Amino acid sequence: MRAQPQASHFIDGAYIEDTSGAPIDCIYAADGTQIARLHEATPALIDKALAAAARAQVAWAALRPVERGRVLHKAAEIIRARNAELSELETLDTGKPLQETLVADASSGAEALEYFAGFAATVTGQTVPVGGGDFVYTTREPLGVCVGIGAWNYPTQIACWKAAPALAFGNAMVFKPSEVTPLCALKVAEILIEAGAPAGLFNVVQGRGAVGASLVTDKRVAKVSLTGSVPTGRKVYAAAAEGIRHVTMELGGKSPLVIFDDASVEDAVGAAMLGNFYSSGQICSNGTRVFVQKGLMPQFLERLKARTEAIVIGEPLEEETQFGPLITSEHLEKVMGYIELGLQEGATLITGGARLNRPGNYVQPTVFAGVTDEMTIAREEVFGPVMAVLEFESEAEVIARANATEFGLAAGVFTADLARAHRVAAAFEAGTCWINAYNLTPVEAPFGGSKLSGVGRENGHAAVEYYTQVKSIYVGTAPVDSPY
Ligand SMILES: NC(=O)C1=CN([C@@H]2O[C@H](COP(=O)(O)OP(=O)(O)OC[C@H]3O[C@@H](n4cnc5c(N)ncnc54)[C@H](O)[C@@H]3O)[C@@H](O)[C@H]2O)C=CC1
Repeated sequence: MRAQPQASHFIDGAYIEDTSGAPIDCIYAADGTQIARLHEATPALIDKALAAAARAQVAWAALRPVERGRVLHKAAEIIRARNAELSELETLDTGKPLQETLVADASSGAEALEYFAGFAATVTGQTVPVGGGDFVYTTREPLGVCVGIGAWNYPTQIACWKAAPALAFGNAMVFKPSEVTPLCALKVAEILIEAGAPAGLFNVVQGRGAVGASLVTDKRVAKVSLTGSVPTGRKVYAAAAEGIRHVTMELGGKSPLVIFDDASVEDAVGAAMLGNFYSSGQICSNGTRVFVQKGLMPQFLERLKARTEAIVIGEPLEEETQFGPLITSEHLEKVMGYIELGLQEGATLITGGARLNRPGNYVQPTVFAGVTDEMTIAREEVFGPVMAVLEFESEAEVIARANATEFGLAAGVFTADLARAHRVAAAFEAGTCWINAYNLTPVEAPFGGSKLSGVGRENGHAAVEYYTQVKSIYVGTAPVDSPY
């Protein structure tokens, strides 16, 4: 099989197999062929991974931060040198076009490793005067063993966005990739070892939800970082709470993209397409509710339709392909169900809406106009290439409507009026906002959601809050004044 790894898991510095675990068949989304067979981790393998992580973490945390940073830097270099091969694997794992994976996946993982490699040595504490010559100093300590659980849309990036800060700040990690994209995280583990990370520091175990659940409740685990849907987030957050574990929850969204009539039409159309069709729409922060001001609507839809119909759909490994299949046939059915609901509930289909007559899980990039706030496609996360265009008249109206959702992952605004842009961005109830841009997530900037979209932030300076804990040390300098 064309993408069969050496073994299913990477534990304590080496690939390891146990075929008694339930099989996980990897299917190439573009043609339905099987490309690998892996197996779920057995309880013994899960235990082995956690034990290895717990052991490795102690020595790793004792290193100088610059030494830890050096390993992460080296891993980033290796990833960059192997970008072509890793991108091809990401395409096989996910079905995303090579055009995307070459620039957005392994390279984004490398950036996270570079960023946190440099960050590691800058983490310091505070000295707090408390009077009488006494003082308190604080240190930032690692949490210990962290568990990372990934979604399927960005398997390399998610593994790196979790591993890089965890490891930089002195933690170890056991990572469970999504069962539908299990291949790429194994490469991250392999590369970290090649870069000089100690055995056991970053382990990958495969499995479905039950494997994830057993990791979350293990006594050795101090923190859980999940990227996934809101229903899974609820379960994982609750399970982590049992053991009062730290969490980061990167969950779903239904983000608004607000376009005022003074915006550049080409930029706004480009952003709306980027925020709905990149990765075939399978991006958590997508701006799937596109609010367009009334005066601009005809021009916006005309350009949107023309540019959407020019998208090159095809075999993801081919150079010119811009748009590939959805991840699984089940997910395709789910997305087709939403398109059907859009039609039934009275939205106007501007373009797309149909499957492609070829093997693989392909659906056309789809645009609905005339969408109202109550329609299902305006309320629920489709996680596919289905754009809902809604009309608005005033700023106050659109802010209220944009925020009328239980999600709060991201939001965007396009306008030439910068005062308005900042006003609207301030009013958005969302963790990540863009002004005259969309879906750019540089590692330097914190990323994450509010409301049901999550807790905690990945990337940027904020990440240190989620992979360390503060210790206060009081230093007494006077005789002890005890009432007894
Ligand atoms: N906010 C963010 O950064 C991102 C959020 N997402 C969200 O992820 C979702 C799509 O990804 P999916 O893989 O379908 O999500 P999912 O929620 O079905 O699965 C996510 C991961 O959780 C695991 N899991 C399932 N049940 C579990 C349990 N009880 N305990 C522990 N682990 C469990 C799965 O095996 C998988 O590895 C969308 O809702 C999307 O918005 C995706 C990418 C980024």
